[in-house]
Amino acid sequence: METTLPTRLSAIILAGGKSSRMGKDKALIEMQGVPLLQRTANLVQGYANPVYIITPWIERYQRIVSANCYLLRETCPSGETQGPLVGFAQALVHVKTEWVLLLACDLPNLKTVAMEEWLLQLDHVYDKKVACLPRHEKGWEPLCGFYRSSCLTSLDRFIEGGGRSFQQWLQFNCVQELFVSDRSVLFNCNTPLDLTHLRCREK
Ligand SMILES: Nc1nc2c(ncn2[C@@H]2O[C@H](COP(=O)(O)OP(=O)(O)OP(=O)(O)O)[C@@H](O)[C@H]2O)c(=O)[nH]1
Ligand SMILES: [Mg+2]
Repeated sequence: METTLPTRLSAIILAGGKSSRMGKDKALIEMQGVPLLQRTANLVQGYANPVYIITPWIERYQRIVSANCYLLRETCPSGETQGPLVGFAQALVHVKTEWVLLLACDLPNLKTVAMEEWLLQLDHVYDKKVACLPRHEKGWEPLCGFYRSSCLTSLDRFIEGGGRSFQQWLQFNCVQELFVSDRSVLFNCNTPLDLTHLRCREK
């Protein structure tokens, strides 16, 4: 099947979270011997180019991600990271393609079939929409979907005004729903219990 050319799409993977619920760095949790961050980066490289990883801990991840990925150092003026919205904005400055796929690093069920289904939808996003994201009962799934790189202006303005919430920022913007036929790919591994469920399914 023909998919969208990788040169049209960049990817940003967020790997600067505290993993406080998990109690250890989620990016390094292994699935079939491969750390989650590495798995996500490998998967997305077939569809997006370049792939950026934004994190304050470049040295921690250098050995696990391929040389084709760009590790971007997140700046933390206050000494603390400021959450995924700020991480996204810092990485988005580097993006030159029209679209960018934003992904959390803790999506162990993401699959190539989902990528292919999603990419086909990008051709049908209305011009005014700044993002194409899965929807759930309470709002959008902001860390697993597509953004137009031109949204940086609106994003910077929101952050300068003190905003840090993806859901709040998205309320001010036109978003199109991304159709996801298999919702299990959106499974987010946040807690030791989530990990136990995952390990059971691996067996
Ligand atoms: N670059 C960057 N990524 C972040 C930041 N905060 C969260 N993330 C990433 O965003 C994604 C979703 O994060 P969450 O699972 O909601 O939160 P977390 O901080 O990793 O974990 P908790 O401390 O348990 O909430 C993960 O890929 C995180 O690594 C941040 O400040 N900077
Ligand atoms: Mg999470």
